[in-house]
Amino acid sequence: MGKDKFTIGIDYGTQSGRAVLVRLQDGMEMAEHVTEYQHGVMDVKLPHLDKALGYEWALQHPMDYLDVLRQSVPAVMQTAGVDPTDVIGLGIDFTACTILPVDENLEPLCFDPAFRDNPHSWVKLWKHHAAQEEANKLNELAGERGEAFLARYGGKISSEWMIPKIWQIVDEAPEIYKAADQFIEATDWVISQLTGELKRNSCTAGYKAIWHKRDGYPSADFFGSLHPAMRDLADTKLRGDVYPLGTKAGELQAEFAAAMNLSPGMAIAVGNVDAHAAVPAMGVVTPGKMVMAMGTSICHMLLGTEERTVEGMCGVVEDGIIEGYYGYEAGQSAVGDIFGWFVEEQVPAYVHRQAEAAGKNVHQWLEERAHAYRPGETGLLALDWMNGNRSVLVDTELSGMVLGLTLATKPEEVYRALLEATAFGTRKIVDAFHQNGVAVEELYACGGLPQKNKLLMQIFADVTNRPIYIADSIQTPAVGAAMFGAVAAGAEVGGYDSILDAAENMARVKEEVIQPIPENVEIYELLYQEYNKLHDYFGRGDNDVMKRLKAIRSQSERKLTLQ
Ligand SMILES: Nc1ncnc2c1ncn2[C@@H]1O[C@H](COP(=O)(O)OP(=O)(O)O)[C@@H](O)[C@H]1O
Ligand SMILES: O=C(CO)[C@@H](O)[C@@H](O)COP(=O)(O)O
Repeated sequence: MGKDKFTIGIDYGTQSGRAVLVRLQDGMEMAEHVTEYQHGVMDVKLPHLDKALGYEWALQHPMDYLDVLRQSVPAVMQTAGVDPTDVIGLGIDFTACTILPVDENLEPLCFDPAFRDNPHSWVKLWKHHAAQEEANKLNELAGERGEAFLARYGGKISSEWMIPKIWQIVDEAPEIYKAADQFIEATDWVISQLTGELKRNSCTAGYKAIWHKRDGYPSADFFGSLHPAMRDLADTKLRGDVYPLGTKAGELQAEFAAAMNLSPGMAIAVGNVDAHAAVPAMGVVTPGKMVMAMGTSICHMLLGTEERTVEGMCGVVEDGIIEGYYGYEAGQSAVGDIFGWFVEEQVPAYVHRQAEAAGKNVHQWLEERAHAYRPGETGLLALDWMNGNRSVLVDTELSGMVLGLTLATKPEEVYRALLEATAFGTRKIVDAFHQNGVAVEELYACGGLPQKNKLLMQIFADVTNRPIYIADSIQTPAVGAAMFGAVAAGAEVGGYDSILDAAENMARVKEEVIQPIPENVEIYELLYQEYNKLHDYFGRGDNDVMKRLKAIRSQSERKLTLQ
């Protein structure tokens, strides 16, 4: 048997970057290291300037991304003690849509003293929501013009995505728009720094920049209808070919090889997105298996063989997750955050005391007690829209609800109803795909929640009536990125020729599978029908009370500030 070979994956999150060194033969994680971003999320001011950023702004510093390369990669190399010549590939995944303007030499405009005082020259993070006005106008215009691309994004382009963000720059800082040679995703920028050339990836282009494998970007006519300056956007500032995931972006340049303790010339994969990289890391490379990245929110990913229109999906992109398939994405905008809100804001002091005395955190204490109830026994039913509805209804104006409260209701009962509500929300998404010809037979869960709450996972299996496989790694996206690094290297040097081969050898899920319990499935079917009625009643216009309440609240807020 030959010498072990390795690959590196880096997961760029919102606050930090995490590197893992993975063994190619079996996907074993040999070492991991986290580098917190020195500048974190810049949502108040720029580092060097005491001037407030606007409402809903969220920027980042490109240098923080390079620090992850310089700190975390040598750290994993040192911990694992492997020979640099045995590391054959590197891949990364990133939050998205996280973009920056660069000059002809791929230097961020924010590094240029002429532009650095202008916040629009910096990286706009995925959760920069200050381009909402542009997103609304874009959706309206695209609707009026009957643009075919809208259907591929469930009928709405998000303010988080590339085109609204660029349009905000055109509106508010035309000099930055003019000076930018290109706008690129941060994931593509980091790869360009490693290889010396820019290669855009199909995942961010497809999901975040309205690019289509066959049709390309929207027409010049459409871009021109947004703003005359944007007419030639696709051919100029978004120019260049788009490459499928797993493509070799290039070879590692000497400067970074030295800084990272790796061999120059090593294969580097094109960039990727965090949630999407997790799919092959769980061994999912064929249709029928829905991957859920479960944490504060849930991102649902699914493969199909045809491009279908599914109500409220975030997007469908050919080659967007696994080459050769249509990748579908959907999501719930709050899940763990709902449980976190309940624990922090709604639980009486005696629960905190008893949990502490039992040596448990409040989630664990509530889970244990909630577990004692049978489905339906609480008499409660909740709607999981505490942060709006991201998929199926796509409406941020909706809000949460708990029905069936009595004077005897216990905190653990409400906790259970909230767990169930998030499972009903996922069931709605599963049904939307399954009933529209994109089959969902099994669920795969990664992220923090599956490790933290067993009851939640059982409820998800019972409500969806599907088995759930759980990731065997807490760094699932980074492992996926490492797998794409192995594909970029290729089998000739000890990597893999396709992501299918890499997944077969490197992907890992836990042995224990969570199976639906038939008697629970039966009761949850009844409860889901009730959830569905509430969902449509409050979500599809029968009763817009949630929106009216929000309107009344903002009127009252205004009166209060005027007094
Ligand atoms: N035992 C638990 N059961 C359910 N939810 C939990 C539990 N512990 C923490 N949470 C919630 O999980 C979320 C964090 O999940 P995690 O996957 O670690 O985060 P992220 O989405 O930021 O990667 C928080 O919203 C928190 O409220
Ligand atoms: O939007 C996507 C993926 O499509 C994410 O990158 C973005 O929501 C950030 O997710 P995380 O908070 O890093 O889990």
